[in-house]
Amino acid sequence: MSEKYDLIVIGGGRAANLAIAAAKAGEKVALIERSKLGGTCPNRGCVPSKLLIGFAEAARHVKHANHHHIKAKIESIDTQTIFDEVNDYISGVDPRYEERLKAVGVTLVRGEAEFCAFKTVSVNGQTLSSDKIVIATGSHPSHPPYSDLPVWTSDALFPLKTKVPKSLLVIGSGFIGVEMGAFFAGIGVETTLFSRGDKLLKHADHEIEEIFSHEFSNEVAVHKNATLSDLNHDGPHFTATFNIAGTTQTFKAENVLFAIGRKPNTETLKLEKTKLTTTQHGFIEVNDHLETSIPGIYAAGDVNGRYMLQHAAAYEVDFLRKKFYKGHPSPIDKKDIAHAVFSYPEVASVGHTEEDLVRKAIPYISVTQDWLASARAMSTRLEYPRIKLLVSPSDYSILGCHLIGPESSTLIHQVLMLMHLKNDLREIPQLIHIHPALNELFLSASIQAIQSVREYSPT
Ligand SMILES: Cc1cc2nc3c(=O)[nH]c(=O)nc-3n(C[C@H](O)[C@H](O)[C@H](O)COP(=O)(O)OP(=O)(O)OC[C@H]3O[C@@H](n4cnc5c(N)ncnc54)[C@H](O)[C@@H]3O)c2cc1C
Ligand SMILES: NC(=O)c1ccc[n+]([C@@H]2O[C@H](COP(=O)([O-])OP(=O)(O)OC[C@H]3O[C@@H](n4cnc5c(N)ncnc54)[C@H](O)[C@@H]3O)[C@@H](O)[C@H]2O)c1
Repeated sequence: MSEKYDLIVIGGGRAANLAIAAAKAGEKVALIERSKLGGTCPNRGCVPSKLLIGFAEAARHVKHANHHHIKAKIESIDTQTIFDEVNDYISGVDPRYEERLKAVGVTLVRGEAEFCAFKTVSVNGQTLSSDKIVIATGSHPSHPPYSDLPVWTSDALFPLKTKVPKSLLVIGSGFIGVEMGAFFAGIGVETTLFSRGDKLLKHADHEIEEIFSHEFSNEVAVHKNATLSDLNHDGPHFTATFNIAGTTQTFKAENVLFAIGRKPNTETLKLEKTKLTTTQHGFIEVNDHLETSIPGIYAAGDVNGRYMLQHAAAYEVDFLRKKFYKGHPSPIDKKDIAHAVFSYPEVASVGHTEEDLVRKAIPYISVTQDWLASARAMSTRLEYPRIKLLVSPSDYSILGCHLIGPESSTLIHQVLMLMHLKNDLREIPQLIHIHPALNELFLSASIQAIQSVREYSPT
C-alpha cells in the first residue's frame, strides 16, 4: 500500500525550495534525496569551485604584481588548508538543508527513488504516490574512460579526500576544465590541459574564444587537437599518451581530471514504469510548462537538459512554485539565460554568438571594443578586456553580448537588466555612467553600435 502525497519531489538540489514552498502552502509533500541535500551546486559544483577559484585569484595578484612595477614572490601556498576549508563548507550544507526542510514539515526520504508503477515511486522498499511529481534529479559527470584507474571527475574534488597533487592533466576544455585548470595552475600545481578540438570553450563567440585561448595559455599549458590514446597508472604517477595533431606525445602527472561533460540522472529512475520517455541523451523532455509527456509529472533543472546552470534550475523551480501555489497560468518565459565562466580570464555571455546569427541568417551589426578607454580598466594593466555587442539593425535590440576581462560576470548584468526591462540599446547612452567605472565599456560600445545601426544597409 503506497502513502499518498500532494507532491513528491525527486531530488533535493534546487528543487528542495519547491518542497519547502509546498509545505508552507499546506501540502503534504515528500522530498526524496539519495545523496547530499542541496545537490550539485553547493556540494560539488558552483559554490566549492568558486571558493577555490578565490584562492587562485589571490595568488595570481601576487604573480602579476610586476605588471604594476611591484616585485613580489609567493613564499608558499598551503594547498591542503585551502581544500580543508572548502571541505568544511561542504560538510555544513546537508545539515542546513535538512533543518530547513524539517522546520516546515517536509517528509524527507533518504534513498534512491525509482518509479514502480504509474505515478508511484519506491525508495528503500517504501512506496509513495502522488498526482503531482517533480523530477529534479540533476546530472552527473560523464563516465570517464580508464575509470578503473583512480582518475578524477569534478565529483572527486568536492570534498577532496586525497592529497593535492603537484601535477595534473586536465582533459576537456569546457566550463569545468578551464575553471579548474586555471584554479590548479593558479595555486602552483603544474597543470596541462588538453582539448580534443582546436578551441577552448568551443561554444563561445569566436572572437572571445580567441582572446580566451591566448590568455589562458599564458597561465596553463594547453594542447589542442589532442586525443588521449592511452593512460596508465604506475605508483605515484599517471602516464598519458596523446595523439596531438598527428604526433604521439607522452605526459606524466600525479593526477588526471576528466571534465568531459555531464549526463542526466535518469538511468536508475525506471521511467518506463510511469510511461515516461527520454531523449536519446537521457534528458526528460518538457513542454513550456515544464510538464513531461505525462500530465502531472514535471521535470526541472539539469535533468530536462534545457540549460545546465544553477540560476536556470532556480528559475525553473520558482516557475513551478508560482504555477502550483500562486496560480500563475502562463508558460515559462523564454528569457535569455546568461552564463559566466569563472576562469582566467573571466568570460560572460548572453544571447546569440555571431556564429549563431550567421547560421540562423538573422541580420545583425557587430561591434567589438576594448575597455581601455576607462581609466579603471587601464589601471588593471591588462590589454585583452573586450566587449562584443551584437545588435539588431531593425530595432536596436541586443541580440548578444560577450565580455572577457575582470568582473565580466558582474558587468554583464547591466545588459541583462536592459534586455529584461526594455531591450533597446539606445537606452544605454541615456544613463549617466559613473566615470571612470568599468561600466563605461557599455557606453562607448553602444554609441558605436547605434551609429553602425544608423549606417546599416542590408546587402
Ligand atoms: C564543478 C561544477 C561547477 C559548476 N559551476 C556552476 C556555476 O558557477 N554557475 C552555474 O550556474 N552552474 C554551475 N554548475 C552547474 C550547476 O551546479 C547545476 O546546473 C545545478 O546544480 C543543477 O541543479 P539541479 O537541482 O537540477 O540538480 P542537482 O543539484 O544535481 O540536484 C539533483 C539531486 O537529485 C539527487 N538524485 C538524483 N537521482 C536521484 C534519485 N533517483 N533519487 C533520489 N535523489 C536523486 C541527487 O543526489 C542530487 O542531490 C556547476 C556544476 C559543476 C559540476
Ligand atoms: N560557470 C558555470 O556556469 C559552470 C561551471 C562549471 C560547470 N558548469 C555546467 O556543467 C556542465 C559540465 O561541464 P563540463 O566542463 O564537464 O562540460 P562541457 O560540456 O562544458 O565541456 C566538455 C568538453 O569536453 C569535451 N569532451 C567530451 N568528451 C570528451 C572526450 N572523451 N575526450 C576529450 N574531450 C571530451 C567536449 O568537446 C567539451 O569541450 C557545463 O556544460 C555547464 O552547464 C557551469
